[in-house]
Amino acid sequence: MKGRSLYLDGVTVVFDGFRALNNLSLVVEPGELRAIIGPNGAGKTTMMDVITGKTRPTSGTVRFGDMDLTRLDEPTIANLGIGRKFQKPTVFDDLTVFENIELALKAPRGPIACIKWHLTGEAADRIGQVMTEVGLVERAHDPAGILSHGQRQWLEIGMLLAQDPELLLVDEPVAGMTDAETEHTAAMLVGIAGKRSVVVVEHDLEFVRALGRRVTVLHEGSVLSEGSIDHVQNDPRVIEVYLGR
Ligand SMILES: Nc1ncnc2c1ncn2[C@@H]1O[C@H](COP(=O)(O)OP(=O)(O)OP(=O)(O)O)[C@@H](O)[C@H]1O
Repeated sequence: MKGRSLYLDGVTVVFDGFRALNNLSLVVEPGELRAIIGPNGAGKTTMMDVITGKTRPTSGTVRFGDMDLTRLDEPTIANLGIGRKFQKPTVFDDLTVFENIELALKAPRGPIACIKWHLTGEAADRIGQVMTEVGLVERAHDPAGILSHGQRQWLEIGMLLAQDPELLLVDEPVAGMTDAETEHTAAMLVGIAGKRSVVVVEHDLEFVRALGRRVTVLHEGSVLSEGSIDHVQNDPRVIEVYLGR
């Protein structure tokens, strides 16, 4: 079990005088699965951008273990083991599920290693393991282009897992999924966490409930409430700004 915490303390991001993050503090423990919810414009995407080095905070501390992320660029942060899945999948339609994961496994090793790459038994085992984790073993030899929307999202999560991240950031994974796909995604993320930390931003509260883990509610760039889904759904401040519709 790997063991670095993600630590944000007093993080503020100002865009043209507007505070997208306002003194945000948050700790995600090693192996934790954390859901982040909040209304549009609450700062969820900006928080992810700060963690991955895409956006520099105006002030505040962002650490992964003892690494100060505010001093590192995006590729360096990715190499530390922080992977991010964006909402729109970027899988290669003409390649099979297996080949997409294989590509994710070899690409970070650099262009020379990529040309010299031979599929070893060890790599094939790893690809098999990843396909099992995301529930796509039976689709191994199908081109990604014929997968359902949900399966494409899982494939992209698999491509990130191939790179063995220590912290996985997942942006609105279940948007547009069927109920069955949403349930599968919740179970998958629960399975992925533990070995790694997972931070998932999502609007779908049924999905967040299915995760059954700690929830952080953001509002106007700060933490409004934190705790179990029942705790936050019953928090009068949350009801007022977010749920009381
Ligand atoms: N590059 C930028 N320049 C100026 N303002 C920005 C920039 N990025 C984000 N913002 C503003 O910061 C605020 C927070 O945006 P952010 O995208 O982080 O919210 P969010 O919680 O992810 O919202 P959503 O649920 O709609 O994705 C918004 O009001 C947005 O307009």
